[in-house]
Amino acid sequence: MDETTSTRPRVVTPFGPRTTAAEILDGVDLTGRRIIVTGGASGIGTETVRALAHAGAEVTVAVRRPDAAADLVEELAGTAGSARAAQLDLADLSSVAAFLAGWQGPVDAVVANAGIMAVANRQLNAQGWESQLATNHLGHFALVTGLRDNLSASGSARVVLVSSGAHLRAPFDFADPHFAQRPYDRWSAYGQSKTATVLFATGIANRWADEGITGNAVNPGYILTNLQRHLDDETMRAFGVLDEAGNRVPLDYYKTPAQGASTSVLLAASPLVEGVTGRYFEDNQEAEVVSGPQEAEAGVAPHALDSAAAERLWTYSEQAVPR
Ligand SMILES: NC(=O)c1ccc[n+]([C@@H]2O[C@H](COP(=O)([O-])OP(=O)(O)OC[C@H]3O[C@@H](n4cnc5c(N)ncnc54)[C@H](O)[C@@H]3O)[C@@H](O)[C@H]2O)c1
Repeated sequence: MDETTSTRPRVVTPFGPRTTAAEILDGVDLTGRRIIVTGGASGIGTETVRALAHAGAEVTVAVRRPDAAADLVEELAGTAGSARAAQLDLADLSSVAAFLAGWQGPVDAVVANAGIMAVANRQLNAQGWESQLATNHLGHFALVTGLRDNLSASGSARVVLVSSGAHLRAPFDFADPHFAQRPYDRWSAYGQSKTATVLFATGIANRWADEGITGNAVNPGYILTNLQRHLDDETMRAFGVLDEAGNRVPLDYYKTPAQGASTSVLLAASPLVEGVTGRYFEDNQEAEVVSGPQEAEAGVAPHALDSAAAERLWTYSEQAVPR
Protein backbone atom coordinates (compact mmCIF):
# COMPACT_ATOMS: atom_id res chain seq x y z
CA MET A 1 0.00 0.00 0.00
CA ASP A 2 1.47 3.36 -0.92
CA GLU A 3 0.85 6.72 0.71
CA THR A 4 -1.78 7.77 -1.83
CA THR A 5 -3.79 4.63 -1.12
CA SER A 6 -3.65 5.09 2.65
CA THR A 7 -4.62 8.78 2.65
CA ARG A 8 -7.26 8.98 -0.09
CA PRO A 9 -10.86 9.42 1.12
CA ARG A 10 -12.96 6.26 1.27
CA VAL A 11 -15.77 5.94 -1.24
CA VAL A 12 -19.15 5.64 0.51
CA THR A 13 -22.61 5.02 -0.95
CA PRO A 14 -26.14 5.15 0.47
CA PHE A 15 -26.51 1.37 0.09
CA GLY A 16 -26.31 -1.19 2.88
CA PRO A 17 -25.07 -4.78 3.09
CA ARG A 18 -28.56 -6.17 2.42
CA THR A 19 -29.32 -4.04 -0.62
CA THR A 20 -30.10 -6.29 -3.58
CA ALA A 21 -28.54 -6.04 -7.02
CA ALA A 22 -31.88 -4.90 -8.49
CA GLU A 23 -32.18 -2.13 -5.87
CA ILE A 24 -28.71 -0.82 -6.80
CA LEU A 25 -29.92 -0.27 -10.36
CA ASP A 26 -33.32 1.20 -9.52
CA GLY A 27 -33.79 4.02 -12.05
CA VAL A 28 -30.55 3.26 -13.92
CA ASP A 29 -30.86 2.72 -17.69
CA LEU A 30 -28.20 0.44 -19.16
CA THR A 31 -29.69 0.28 -22.65
CA GLY A 32 -26.96 -0.44 -25.19
CA ARG A 33 -24.33 -1.32 -22.56
CA ARG A 34 -22.50 -4.55 -23.43
CA ILE A 35 -21.45 -6.43 -20.32
CA ILE A 36 -19.68 -9.78 -19.90
CA VAL A 37 -20.29 -11.77 -16.71
CA THR A 38 -18.12 -14.85 -16.20
CA GLY A 39 -19.61 -17.77 -14.29
CA GLY A 40 -23.07 -16.31 -14.75
CA ALA A 41 -24.97 -19.59 -14.75
CA SER A 42 -25.12 -19.97 -10.97
CA GLY A 43 -25.04 -18.25 -7.60
CA ILE A 44 -23.97 -14.61 -7.43
CA GLY A 45 -23.27 -14.53 -11.17
CA THR A 46 -26.86 -15.34 -12.09
CA GLU A 47 -28.19 -12.53 -9.91
CA THR A 48 -25.61 -10.18 -11.42
CA VAL A 49 -26.80 -11.09 -14.93
CA ARG A 50 -30.47 -10.73 -13.94
CA ALA A 51 -30.06 -7.24 -12.47
CA LEU A 52 -27.99 -5.95 -15.40
CA ALA A 53 -30.36 -7.35 -18.05
CA HIS A 54 -33.44 -5.99 -16.26
CA ALA A 55 -31.80 -2.55 -16.35
CA GLY A 56 -31.39 -2.83 -20.13
CA ALA A 57 -27.86 -4.19 -20.62
CA GLU A 58 -26.88 -6.70 -23.31
CA VAL A 59 -25.28 -9.33 -21.10
CA THR A 60 -22.99 -12.10 -22.29
CA VAL A 61 -23.04 -14.99 -19.84
CA ALA A 62 -19.59 -16.55 -20.23
CA VAL A 63 -19.78 -20.13 -19.00
CA ARG A 64 -18.06 -23.48 -19.41
CA ARG A 65 -21.24 -25.14 -20.66
CA PRO A 66 -23.56 -22.71 -22.48
CA ASP A 67 -26.52 -25.08 -22.00
CA ALA A 68 -26.23 -24.41 -18.24
CA ALA A 69 -27.27 -20.81 -18.96
CA ALA A 70 -30.12 -21.69 -21.35
CA ASP A 71 -32.92 -21.22 -18.79
CA LEU A 72 -31.49 -17.89 -17.66
CA VAL A 73 -31.19 -16.63 -21.24
CA GLU A 74 -34.78 -17.65 -21.93
CA GLU A 75 -36.02 -16.06 -18.70
CA LEU A 76 -34.40 -12.74 -19.60
CA ALA A 77 -35.67 -12.62 -23.20
CA GLY A 78 -38.60 -10.40 -22.22
CA THR A 79 -36.64 -7.88 -20.16
CA ALA A 80 -35.46 -4.39 -21.09
CA GLY A 81 -32.08 -5.85 -22.04
CA SER A 82 -30.96 -9.30 -23.11
CA ALA A 83 -28.71 -12.20 -22.24
CA ARG A 84 -26.86 -14.68 -24.40
CA ALA A 85 -24.56 -17.52 -23.45
CA ALA A 86 -20.98 -17.94 -24.71
CA GLN A 87 -18.52 -20.74 -24.04
CA LEU A 88 -15.58 -19.86 -21.78
CA ASP A 89 -13.40 -22.09 -19.63
CA LEU A 90 -11.05 -19.83 -17.71
CA ALA A 91 -8.73 -22.69 -16.81
CA ASP A 92 -8.18 -23.44 -20.50
CA LEU A 93 -6.27 -20.78 -22.44
CA SER A 94 -7.43 -22.11 -25.81
CA SER A 95 -11.02 -21.54 -24.67
CA VAL A 96 -10.16 -17.97 -23.59
CA ALA A 97 -8.51 -17.41 -26.99
CA ALA A 98 -11.60 -18.75 -28.81
CA PHE A 99 -13.86 -16.45 -26.77
CA LEU A 100 -11.67 -13.45 -27.60
CA ALA A 101 -11.56 -14.37 -31.30
CA GLY A 102 -15.36 -14.49 -31.34
CA TRP A 103 -15.83 -11.07 -29.72
CA GLN A 104 -16.35 -7.98 -31.85
CA GLY A 105 -16.91 -4.38 -30.83
CA PRO A 106 -16.76 -2.48 -27.59
CA VAL A 107 -17.19 -3.91 -24.10
CA ASP A 108 -18.62 -1.61 -21.44
CA ALA A 109 -17.99 -3.85 -18.44
CA VAL A 110 -16.54 -7.22 -17.49
CA VAL A 111 -17.62 -8.80 -14.23
CA ALA A 112 -14.91 -11.38 -13.49
CA ASN A 113 -17.14 -13.41 -11.23
CA ALA A 114 -16.32 -17.07 -11.98
CA GLY A 115 -14.36 -18.83 -9.30
CA ILE A 116 -13.55 -22.01 -7.45
CA MET A 117 -12.78 -22.33 -3.75
CA ALA A 118 -10.82 -24.63 -1.50
CA VAL A 119 -10.11 -27.38 -4.02
CA ALA A 120 -9.01 -30.27 -1.79
CA ASN A 121 -5.87 -31.36 -3.64
CA ARG A 122 -3.31 -29.53 -5.72
CA GLN A 123 -4.55 -29.75 -9.29
CA LEU A 124 -2.73 -28.32 -12.30
CA ASN A 125 -4.08 -27.21 -15.66
CA ALA A 126 -2.35 -27.70 -19.03
CA GLN A 127 0.00 -24.78 -18.28
CA GLY A 128 0.99 -26.28 -14.91
CA TRP A 129 -0.96 -23.64 -13.03
CA GLU A 130 -2.57 -24.43 -9.68
CA SER A 131 -6.30 -24.67 -10.37
CA GLN A 132 -7.56 -21.83 -8.16
CA LEU A 133 -4.91 -19.38 -9.38
CA ALA A 134 -5.58 -20.51 -12.97
CA THR A 135 -9.34 -19.94 -12.82
CA ASN A 136 -9.68 -17.09 -10.36
CA HIS A 137 -6.82 -14.91 -11.59
CA LEU A 138 -4.76 -16.03 -14.60
CA GLY A 139 -7.73 -16.96 -16.79
CA HIS A 140 -9.38 -13.65 -15.99
CA PHE A 141 -6.10 -11.83 -16.63
CA ALA A 142 -5.95 -13.43 -20.11
CA LEU A 143 -9.58 -12.51 -20.76
CA VAL A 144 -9.49 -8.91 -19.54
CA THR A 145 -6.13 -7.98 -21.06
CA GLY A 146 -7.25 -9.67 -24.31
CA LEU A 147 -10.29 -7.36 -24.30
CA ARG A 148 -8.27 -4.21 -23.66
CA ASP A 149 -8.95 -2.62 -27.06
CA ASN A 150 -12.65 -3.47 -26.78
CA LEU A 151 -12.82 -1.93 -23.29
CA SER A 152 -10.94 1.11 -24.50
CA ALA A 153 -13.39 1.47 -27.41
CA SER A 154 -16.23 1.87 -24.89
CA GLY A 155 -14.79 5.19 -23.73
CA SER A 156 -15.99 4.45 -20.20
CA ALA A 157 -15.49 0.80 -19.28
CA ARG A 158 -15.45 -0.96 -15.96
CA VAL A 159 -13.72 -4.16 -14.86
CA VAL A 160 -15.09 -5.73 -11.69
CA LEU A 161 -12.97 -8.43 -10.12
CA VAL A 162 -14.83 -10.61 -7.65
CA SER A 163 -12.47 -11.30 -4.79
CA SER A 164 -13.16 -12.57 -1.27
CA GLY A 165 -12.43 -11.79 2.37
CA ALA A 166 -10.24 -14.90 2.14
CA HIS A 167 -7.60 -12.69 0.51
CA LEU A 168 -6.71 -11.65 4.08
CA ARG A 169 -5.30 -15.15 4.62
CA ALA A 170 -2.53 -15.02 2.03
CA PRO A 171 -0.27 -12.53 0.27
CA PHE A 172 0.77 -13.47 -3.25
CA ASP A 173 3.77 -15.82 -3.07
CA PHE A 174 5.89 -14.80 -6.06
CA ALA A 175 8.53 -17.43 -5.21
CA ASP A 176 6.07 -20.34 -5.44
CA PRO A 177 2.61 -19.34 -6.70
CA HIS A 178 1.69 -22.87 -7.80
CA PHE A 179 2.74 -24.68 -4.61
CA ALA A 180 5.54 -26.59 -6.34
CA GLN A 181 7.87 -26.33 -3.36
CA ARG A 182 5.64 -25.59 -0.38
CA PRO A 183 2.93 -27.94 0.94
CA TYR A 184 -0.38 -27.34 -0.79
CA ASP A 185 -2.99 -25.72 1.43
CA ARG A 186 -6.37 -25.18 -0.16
CA TRP A 187 -7.21 -22.05 1.83
CA SER A 188 -3.82 -20.46 1.16
CA ALA A 189 -4.28 -21.23 -2.53
CA TYR A 190 -7.76 -19.70 -2.56
CA GLY A 191 -6.62 -16.69 -0.49
CA GLN A 192 -3.62 -16.10 -2.74
CA SER A 193 -5.80 -16.21 -5.86
CA LYS A 194 -8.15 -13.64 -4.32
CA THR A 195 -5.22 -11.39 -3.32
CA ALA A 196 -4.19 -11.57 -6.98
CA THR A 197 -7.70 -10.43 -7.90
CA VAL A 198 -7.36 -7.28 -5.78
CA LEU A 199 -3.85 -6.57 -7.06
CA PHE A 200 -5.16 -6.92 -10.62
CA ALA A 201 -7.64 -4.10 -9.91
CA THR A 202 -4.77 -1.88 -8.77
CA GLY A 203 -2.83 -2.82 -11.89
CA ILE A 204 -5.75 -1.78 -14.11
CA ALA A 205 -6.08 1.49 -12.18
CA ASN A 206 -2.36 2.19 -12.58
CA ARG A 207 -2.15 1.30 -16.26
CA TRP A 208 -5.47 1.92 -17.99
CA ALA A 209 -6.94 5.07 -16.42
CA ASP A 210 -6.05 7.16 -19.48
CA GLU A 211 -8.16 4.83 -21.63
CA GLY A 212 -11.25 5.37 -19.51
CA ILE A 213 -11.08 1.87 -18.03
CA THR A 214 -11.57 1.39 -14.30
CA GLY A 215 -10.82 -1.71 -12.23
CA ASN A 216 -12.20 -2.49 -8.78
CA ALA A 217 -12.34 -5.57 -6.57
CA VAL A 218 -15.35 -6.83 -4.65
CA ASN A 219 -15.96 -9.07 -1.66
CA PRO A 220 -19.57 -10.27 -2.04
CA GLY A 221 -19.83 -11.49 1.59
CA TYR A 222 -20.99 -14.96 2.66
CA ILE A 223 -23.57 -16.58 0.41
CA LEU A 224 -24.48 -20.28 0.25
CA THR A 225 -23.91 -21.33 -3.37
CA ASN A 226 -22.21 -24.13 -5.33
CA LEU A 227 -18.91 -22.56 -4.29
CA GLN A 228 -18.89 -24.62 -1.10
CA ARG A 229 -19.06 -27.92 -3.01
CA HIS A 230 -15.42 -28.78 -2.25
CA LEU A 231 -16.08 -28.60 1.50
CA ASP A 232 -17.01 -31.77 3.37
CA ASP A 233 -19.75 -31.90 6.02
CA GLU A 234 -17.21 -31.67 8.82
CA THR A 235 -15.92 -28.34 7.50
CA MET A 236 -19.46 -27.08 6.94
CA ARG A 237 -20.29 -28.02 10.57
CA ALA A 238 -17.18 -26.15 11.75
CA PHE A 239 -18.45 -23.11 9.81
CA GLY A 240 -21.79 -23.49 11.63
CA VAL A 241 -23.58 -23.96 8.32
CA LEU A 242 -24.68 -27.56 9.06
CA ASP A 243 -26.04 -28.90 12.33
CA GLU A 244 -25.05 -32.30 13.74
CA ALA A 245 -27.87 -33.96 11.76
CA GLY A 246 -26.49 -32.49 8.52
CA ASN A 247 -29.25 -29.90 8.06
CA ARG A 248 -28.47 -26.38 6.89
CA VAL A 249 -28.65 -23.83 9.70
CA PRO A 250 -30.18 -20.48 8.72
CA LEU A 251 -27.41 -18.06 9.63
CA ASP A 252 -28.09 -14.36 9.92
CA TYR A 253 -24.83 -13.29 8.39
CA TYR A 254 -25.37 -15.18 5.15
CA LYS A 255 -26.67 -13.02 2.35
CA THR A 256 -28.99 -14.11 -0.44
CA PRO A 257 -27.35 -14.37 -3.89
CA ALA A 258 -29.27 -11.20 -4.93
CA GLN A 259 -27.72 -9.34 -1.97
CA GLY A 260 -24.32 -10.92 -2.69
CA ALA A 261 -24.46 -9.65 -6.28
CA SER A 262 -25.16 -6.05 -5.26
CA THR A 263 -21.58 -4.84 -4.86
CA SER A 264 -20.56 -6.31 -8.23
CA VAL A 265 -23.50 -4.56 -9.89
CA LEU A 266 -22.74 -1.29 -8.09
CA LEU A 267 -19.22 -1.24 -9.50
CA ALA A 268 -20.18 -2.55 -12.94
CA ALA A 269 -22.99 -0.11 -13.62
CA SER A 270 -24.01 2.42 -10.99
CA PRO A 271 -23.41 6.10 -11.85
CA LEU A 272 -22.60 6.63 -8.15
CA VAL A 273 -19.13 5.14 -8.61
CA GLU A 274 -18.36 6.52 -12.06
CA GLY A 275 -14.59 6.94 -12.39
CA VAL A 276 -13.78 5.15 -9.12
CA THR A 277 -10.84 2.81 -9.69
CA GLY A 278 -8.31 0.65 -7.87
CA ARG A 279 -10.53 0.10 -4.83
CA TYR A 280 -11.82 -2.88 -2.83
CA PHE A 281 -15.49 -2.85 -1.88
CA GLU A 282 -17.67 -4.95 0.40
CA ASP A 283 -21.25 -4.42 1.61
CA ASN A 284 -21.52 -1.69 -1.08
CA GLN A 285 -18.86 0.51 0.52
CA GLU A 286 -15.14 0.83 0.03
CA ALA A 287 -13.62 -1.40 2.72
CA GLU A 288 -11.43 -0.28 5.61
CA VAL A 289 -7.78 -1.30 5.50
CA VAL A 290 -7.08 -3.87 8.23
CA SER A 291 -3.96 -5.72 9.34
CA GLY A 292 -3.63 -9.42 10.07
CA PRO A 293 -6.18 -12.23 9.72
CA GLN A 294 -9.69 -11.19 10.70
CA GLU A 295 -12.23 -13.55 12.24
CA ALA A 296 -15.02 -12.14 10.07
CA GLU A 297 -12.81 -11.77 6.98
CA ALA A 298 -13.88 -8.13 6.69
CA GLY A 299 -11.74 -5.28 5.41
CA VAL A 300 -8.88 -5.22 2.96
CA ALA A 301 -5.30 -6.23 3.66
CA PRO A 302 -2.36 -3.90 2.90
CA HIS A 303 -0.73 -6.78 0.99
CA ALA A 304 -3.61 -6.65 -1.51
CA LEU A 305 -3.31 -2.89 -2.10
CA ASP A 306 0.45 -2.82 -2.53
CA SER A 307 1.18 -0.99 -5.79
CA ALA A 308 4.62 -2.59 -6.17
CA ALA A 309 3.12 -6.07 -5.74
CA ALA A 310 0.42 -5.13 -8.27
CA GLU A 311 3.09 -4.21 -10.82
CA ARG A 312 5.02 -7.39 -10.07
CA LEU A 313 1.91 -9.49 -10.47
CA TRP A 314 1.07 -7.79 -13.76
CA THR A 315 4.53 -8.61 -15.12
CA TYR A 316 4.30 -12.17 -13.80
CA SER A 317 0.83 -12.69 -15.32
CA GLU A 318 1.84 -11.16 -18.66
CA GLN A 319 4.77 -13.54 -18.89
CA ALA A 320 2.62 -16.50 -17.86
CA VAL A 321 -0.15 -15.82 -20.38
CA PRO A 322 1.12 -16.23 -23.95
CA ARG A 323 0.08 -13.61 -26.51
N1 LIG B 1 -20.38 -17.54 -2.04
C1 LIG B 1 -19.60 -16.89 -1.20
O1 LIG B 1 -19.78 -16.92 0.04
C2 LIG B 1 -18.44 -16.09 -1.74
C3 LIG B 1 -17.66 -15.36 -0.84
C4 LIG B 1 -16.59 -14.64 -1.33
C5 LIG B 1 -16.31 -14.63 -2.69
N2 LIG B 1 -17.09 -15.35 -3.53
C6 LIG B 1 -16.74 -15.33 -4.96
O2 LIG B 1 -17.89 -15.06 -5.72
C7 LIG B 1 -17.74 -15.61 -7.03
C8 LIG B 1 -19.02 -16.32 -7.43
O3 LIG B 1 -19.15 -17.46 -6.60
P1 LIG B 1 -20.55 -18.11 -6.18
O4 LIG B 1 -20.61 -18.08 -4.70
O5 LIG B 1 -21.65 -17.56 -6.98
O6 LIG B 1 -20.27 -19.64 -6.56
P2 LIG B 1 -20.78 -20.53 -7.76
O7 LIG B 1 -20.01 -21.80 -7.65
O8 LIG B 1 -22.25 -20.60 -7.76
O9 LIG B 1 -20.33 -19.71 -9.03
C9 LIG B 1 -19.05 -19.77 -9.58
C10 LIG B 1 -19.19 -19.90 -11.08
O10 LIG B 1 -17.88 -19.97 -11.64
C11 LIG B 1 -17.92 -20.91 -12.68
N3 LIG B 1 -16.58 -21.44 -12.97
C12 LIG B 1 -15.79 -22.19 -12.17
N4 LIG B 1 -14.67 -22.54 -12.83
C13 LIG B 1 -14.76 -21.99 -14.08
C14 LIG B 1 -13.92 -22.00 -15.21
N5 LIG B 1 -12.77 -22.69 -15.25
N6 LIG B 1 -14.33 -21.32 -16.31
C15 LIG B 1 -15.50 -20.64 -16.32
N7 LIG B 1 -16.33 -20.61 -15.27
C16 LIG B 1 -15.97 -21.28 -14.17
C17 LIG B 1 -18.85 -22.00 -12.17
O11 LIG B 1 -19.34 -22.84 -13.20
C18 LIG B 1 -19.93 -21.17 -11.50
O12 LIG B 1 -20.94 -20.83 -12.43
C19 LIG B 1 -16.50 -16.48 -7.00
O13 LIG B 1 -15.42 -15.79 -7.58
C20 LIG B 1 -16.25 -16.67 -5.51
O14 LIG B 1 -14.89 -16.91 -5.20
C21 LIG B 1 -18.14 -16.07 -3.10
